Amino acid sequence: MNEPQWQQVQQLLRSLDQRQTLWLSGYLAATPQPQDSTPSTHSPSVLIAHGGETGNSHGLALKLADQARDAGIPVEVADLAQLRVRQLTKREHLLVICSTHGDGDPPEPIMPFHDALMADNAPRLEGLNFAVLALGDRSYEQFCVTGQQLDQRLEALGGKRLHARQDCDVDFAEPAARWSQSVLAALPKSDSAAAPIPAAAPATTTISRQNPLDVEVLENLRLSDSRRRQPIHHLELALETTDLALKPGDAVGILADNPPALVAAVLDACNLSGDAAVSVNGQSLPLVQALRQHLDLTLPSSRFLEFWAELSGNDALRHRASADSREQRQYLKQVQIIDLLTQAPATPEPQALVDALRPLQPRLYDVANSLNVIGDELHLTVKDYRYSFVNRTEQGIASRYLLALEAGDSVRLYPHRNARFQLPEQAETPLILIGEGTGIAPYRAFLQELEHQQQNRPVWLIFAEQSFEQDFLYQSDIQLAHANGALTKVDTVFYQDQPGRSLAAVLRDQDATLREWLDQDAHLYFCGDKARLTECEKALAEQLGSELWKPLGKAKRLHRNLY
Ligand SMILES: Cc1cc2nc3c(=O)[nH]c(=O)nc-3n(C[C@H](O)[C@H](O)[C@H](O)COP(=O)(O)O)c2cc1C
Repeated sequence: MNEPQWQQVQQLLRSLDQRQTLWLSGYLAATPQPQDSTPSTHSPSVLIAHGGETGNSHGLALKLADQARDAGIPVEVADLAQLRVRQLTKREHLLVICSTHGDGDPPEPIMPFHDALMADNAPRLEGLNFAVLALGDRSYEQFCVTGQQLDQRLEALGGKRLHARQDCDVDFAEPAARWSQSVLAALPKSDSAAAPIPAAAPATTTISRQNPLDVEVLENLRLSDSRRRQPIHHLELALETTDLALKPGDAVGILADNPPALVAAVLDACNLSGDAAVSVNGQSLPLVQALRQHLDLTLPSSRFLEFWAELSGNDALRHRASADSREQRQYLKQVQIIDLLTQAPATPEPQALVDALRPLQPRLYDVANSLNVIGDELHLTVKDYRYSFVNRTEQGIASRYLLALEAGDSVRLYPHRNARFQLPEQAETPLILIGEGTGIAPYRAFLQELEHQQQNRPVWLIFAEQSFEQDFLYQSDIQLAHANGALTKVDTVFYQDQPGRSLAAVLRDQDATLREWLDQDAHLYFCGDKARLTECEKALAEQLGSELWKPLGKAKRLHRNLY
């Protein structure tokens, strides 16, 4: 309003009594507002839609939105998990950022959107201009396929490609920034938006993967018996901020350091000094720190193979580097970075080495306590993860790092929301919690939260591990929760003590009870080892039959957290 109008309004308001003011506010609210002179059924703002599981797509979408607003382009950000395909018919501009998971599958949360878009009855999208940024990992056979499928389908439904699709490997920062820049340049600027549009909320100081929090280790306790080859530990970390907003079911991304011995071996094989100055993401730091904290020293990419083959001039490596991509992928599954470096020694420029390596990926760990109960600590359950690699045994980078931590050490982490692994809102809904090994972690957080809220909903825990004596993780917490009523029913399976017993067998033996719980709208949770729990889920689906099983998924009563 201009000044004279505002003065008139003030004058009018002063002349009204309370009843008249109330009437006026109702009148204004109910009066249809004049329409824009050029009515449009399409939303003028650009929709940035993201789909992923580990936060990369989401992070890039938020960054792109900030850049768009700075350029005066109105945008909205949406999660593909919540978007309906029909909503796209009302859009003119759509920017999709989406990753691929599983074995070339869409990220689990976006399955309904993906299915609807691929369905024969998907709506035509003639008025839509779109561009797709696909995230993936070249070490997978089905590289970036979900982004590719979305890109093709949007075009097949009549959409116009605003900009060519960009496929990104795990070092996506640079190609994503280039794609974002050229996509923004291709978008029409809003006439009314000569000035930058302020972001809805300042995103500057939030803790994120790019801006992690340093927390101190309070305790590192071994939960399983000392005879275990792959023991499980309980870590307690000091939390001095309440900004993390972690709910039971959420996780944290851990930025682990590479083992010092591996860093030393890489420096040694390259004949380089750790003091050499290099740059990572525009930040200058010593090479040793870049290798320790920022770069993946385990998995070689095909780019690294090509770089090393060229630099070393090694014929065998050159032959591998020029093989077709399938053969190359097979080969890269059988070697690690250090194997290439020692097999064909060479001395790279420090910065060239840094540029050829992939960024070290964070690892997600479920939080094992409720912050509403213990607000100044974060508890994690960590297994000493080992795997066979060709003819040797390797240790997981993150678990090795976490297990070696001592009280007083610090860890970099950021919060990760697991929107699909939360407690149901209705306080009476029964829960059936099925877990194996470290899969108990989020259930411990659930139980603490339920006790805290004094919710006495029925909760049935079915937990599997190797042996009762050596691996009954959090046994006292579970017994206590059972004794005080937070846990209604507990079943355990110890594979070594009861050969042939399985999680599925527990459910099969108690078929009638299970059906009773499901009749009362129980939600089912699966957490832990992917192979075992998928096996359990399959057996359960067979036991219940598709008539009972299928609606559970549709009603969002199945929650999975598998790894
Ligand atoms: C369990 C798992 C499976 C994956 N499978 C694939 C795959 O089949 N193809 C691919 O290109 N990338 C695959 N990726 C890599 C992800 O797409 C990549 O890490 C991406 O940056 C994740 O983005 P998001 O955090 O938005 O989900 C996989 C990652 C994980 C953790």
